[in-house]
Amino acid sequence: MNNSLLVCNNLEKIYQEGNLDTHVLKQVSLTVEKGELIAIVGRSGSGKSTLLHLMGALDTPTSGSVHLNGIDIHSMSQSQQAAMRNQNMGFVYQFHHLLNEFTALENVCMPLLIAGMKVTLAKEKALAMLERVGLSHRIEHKPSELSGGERQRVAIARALINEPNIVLADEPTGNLDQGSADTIFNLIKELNETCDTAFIIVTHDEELANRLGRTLHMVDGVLSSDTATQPVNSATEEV
Ligand SMILES: Nc1ncnc2c1ncn2[C@@H]1O[C@H](COP(=O)(O)OP(=O)(O)OP(=O)(O)O)[C@@H](O)[C@H]1O
Repeated sequence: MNNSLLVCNNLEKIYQEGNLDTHVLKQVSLTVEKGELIAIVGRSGSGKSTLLHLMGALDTPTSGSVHLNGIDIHSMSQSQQAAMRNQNMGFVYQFHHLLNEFTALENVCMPLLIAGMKVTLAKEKALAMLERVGLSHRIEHKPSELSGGERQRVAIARALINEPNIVLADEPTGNLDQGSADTIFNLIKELNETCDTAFIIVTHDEELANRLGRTLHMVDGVLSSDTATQPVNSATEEV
């Protein structure tokens, strides 16, 4: 059985401004299998976020391709890409990107409503997901009324509400204390195990990277190593 979920083939990214070319990604090729937990590590400016953006069709490669479930995501129209992201992908960022004027519940409902689900059912599903991330008691709170760790848990609930095949996360624990980072990691692990969702996580957090199954190391736009890691035991600390 073919388990390939996402395939990057010879990805190149060159930013051009006037006469200045910045060669940010060089011949990056990799395959992500269903349900994998992958860390992307590397120094600041090595191209990690750019790679993540190309995988999510949030930016276009200069050359090369990204296939999700066998389909070239960069040859889709913008509306096809939006539908593909809504149905197959979840995104988590360091600074959560929640909608500040909406409550936690409304934020988590949003992808379902965009996908055309009825409000009552969307609320039911969002409530169940918020319960799963331990936030049943905060559903009416707006992002400004939540702690950093709670906001990240809402962001993860929102990323997972449509049961995506893959979650792309950029520094999901970047601005959190160790206890909150452990909670986020445990959540990722649990959801990975129960939903078979693949996670690709850009991180400077070595401990987080060591706990995932595979580490991609970026150096100056090149994928310099791709290693299987022996996951360290899950953290159990709760915040
Ligand atoms: N729009 C742009 N125009 C020109 N150069 C860019 C643009 N966006 C990113 N870059 C350059 O591309 C390089 C890679 O950026 P990227 O954000 O992918 O790095 P990163 O590894 O994620 O870094 P960090 O860990 O600091 O977030 C950087 O040198 C950056 O200056």
